[in-house]
Amino acid sequence: MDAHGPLCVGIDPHPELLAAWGLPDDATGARELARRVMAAVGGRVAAVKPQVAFFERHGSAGVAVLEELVTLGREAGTLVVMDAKRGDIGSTMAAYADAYLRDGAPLAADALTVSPFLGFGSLAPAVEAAQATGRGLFVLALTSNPEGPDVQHARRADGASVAGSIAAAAGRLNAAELGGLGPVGLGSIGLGPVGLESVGLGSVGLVVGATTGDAVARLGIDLEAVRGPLLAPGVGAQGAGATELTAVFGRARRAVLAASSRGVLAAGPDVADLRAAAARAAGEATAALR
Ligand SMILES: O=C(O)c1cc(=O)[nH]c(=O)n1[C@@H]1O[C@H](COP(=O)(O)O)[C@@H](O)[C@H]1O
Repeated sequence: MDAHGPLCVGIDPHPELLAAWGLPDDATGARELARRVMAAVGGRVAAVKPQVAFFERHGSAGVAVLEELVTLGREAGTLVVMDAKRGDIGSTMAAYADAYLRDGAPLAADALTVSPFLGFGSLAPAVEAAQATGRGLFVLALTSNPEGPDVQHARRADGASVAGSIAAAAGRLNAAELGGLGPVGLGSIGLGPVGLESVGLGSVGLVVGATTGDAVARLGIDLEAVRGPLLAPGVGAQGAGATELTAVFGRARRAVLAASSRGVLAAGPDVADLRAAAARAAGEATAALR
């Protein structure tokens, strides 16, 4: 994020996008799209994020493309966030952790999106695997879709919002991983939000959509206290831009990785055009968040 700007380019081979790029709606089309995106942005952006559904649509041949993408990311030195939004009972979560977070697993990327809606504690096997292997998680907290508030803004019996309790649980894990220096400590030694990266971020990040308006403030969620990276989808095609990024994240903005898929991919299929679109989006994210 420091080297390339806080942008994550989504790799989502939608059928419409494949058609617009003159590619077939099958695994060979998805492979060509993925290769072009990596040729355009590999080594030039902070991260890429394949959404697994767009590859699973094509069965085992599509999953093979995902495996290839992990390798391309590693070769380019670009972080790969596997957007699979996995979540299940603990014993099954352990199998997901084995699939996506184990050294040597064919689909193991640098980070995985996970869903805490079977209870945050059910994610424990993924948390352990991520911390043990130097990988990361992005836990859904406030998603970018309009249906999210139904569940995420709801209040628990103790009065805490669901999203707030997810953020607090992530914050506790990161505090245990990083040591005692909490956000108050950061301020008291003069680092403030600018110093987040110099003390590091923990392995447990959150997904907070750039389209979520004033929800963070209204629910009283302290995103700085999470001390993990904040993946912010919703930039571009879903309508959020620099203004929304700054407004949603405030003082926590330096921990934000802005994510855009269609907003960048619409510039394809030409590799130079894609590269220029990603550079533009990264510049906008930098201006909004730094
Ligand atoms: O976890 C995600 O990446 C995610 C979470 C969320 O709250 N909203 C959201 O849009 N996403 C994903 O981010 C991408 C957004 O795509 P665009 O709207 O084309 O930029 C899709 O792959 C979504 O599945």
